[in-house]
Amino acid sequence: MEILQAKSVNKVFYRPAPVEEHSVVGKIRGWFSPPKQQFKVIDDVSLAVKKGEFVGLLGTNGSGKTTLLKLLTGILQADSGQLNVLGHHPVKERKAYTQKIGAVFGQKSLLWWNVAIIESFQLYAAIYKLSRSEASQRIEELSNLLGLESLLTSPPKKLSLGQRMKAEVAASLLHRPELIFLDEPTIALDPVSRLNLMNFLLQLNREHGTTIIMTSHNMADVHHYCQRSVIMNAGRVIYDGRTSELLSYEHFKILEIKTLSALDEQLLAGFEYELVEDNYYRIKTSNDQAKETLSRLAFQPQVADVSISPPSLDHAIHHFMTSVRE
Ligand SMILES: Nc1ncnc2c1ncn2[C@@H]1O[C@H](COP(=O)(O)OP(=O)(O)OP(=O)(O)O)[C@@H](O)[C@H]1O
Repeated sequence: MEILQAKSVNKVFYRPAPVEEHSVVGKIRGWFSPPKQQFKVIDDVSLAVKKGEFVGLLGTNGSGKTTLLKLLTGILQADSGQLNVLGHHPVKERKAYTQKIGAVFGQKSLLWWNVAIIESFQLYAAIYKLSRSEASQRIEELSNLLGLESLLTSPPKKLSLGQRMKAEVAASLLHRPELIFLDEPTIALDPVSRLNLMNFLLQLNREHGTTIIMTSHNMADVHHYCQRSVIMNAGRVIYDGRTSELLSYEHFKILEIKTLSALDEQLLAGFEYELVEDNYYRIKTSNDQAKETLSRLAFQPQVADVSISPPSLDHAIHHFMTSVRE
């Protein structure tokens, strides 16, 4: 069942135009009313998301990911196109709509800066009309899962960026939304907190069928958690499909070999390889040649360990974006 439909959505922003005026009067006029030029930040974007999907929204800096999330959450209004999310227009039916979604934007905090986190949580619980017992049960549950117990009495201004991000996530989930939008949720988190948060989101997705749409530059997270990837470039969607499919755009594999002593130079001749450290080789081999490379190198007597893997998602996306631009 599709719960999100966006059809031919467009959004224009304005940016300062280069000043071409050379006369003094013209320059002064330019200071008071600087010339602007418009650019399409979201360009004819169509997207359909089914209940229970875990979608990664990817793309280079400035490609329009955050803006698209703002349109989908109703923070911004599209200039044209149609949007229907959970049966609502995100802007026109904002009140009913926000009861059903959760949203985390790094730059736009849900929490009050000087107020203890627990009080912000209680306020949100009241806005979402949770009963007292529901509220304390959910605050406790989320605090346990995200490791927030010792931070509840601190205001955001006294927390680190990563701690604040976890509190933001908890605040956005208090009302158990069916759909969550997250803008780079793991950007400030240490590796342990990152994995905890991602596993927590996966648990929500798998066990409660919560639909998740997340922007990220962390390709390891996207590879591991998002079955579907949507890649944006200059405001347009240039890829929408299975994340694993993206890997097939790269036609090579990585063979890693650890040895007890150095491999014979002659054996490695003709291969594109890197000596990661003593007795640790990383060899790039085309998909067609992978079997042959493996049989030639892996069965040498000094070989201690061998692994073969696809290229990283970073490589695959780089390859995909380069081929699209060419
Ligand atoms: N309020 C605004 N007014 C004018 N331009 C804006 C505004 N907000 C964003 N932009 C511009 O719109 C473009 C897209 O920005 P957006 O934040 O959506 O990109 P992004 O893909 O999320 O980037 P990043 O990965 O760096 O977070 C950028 O060129 C940005 O400078």
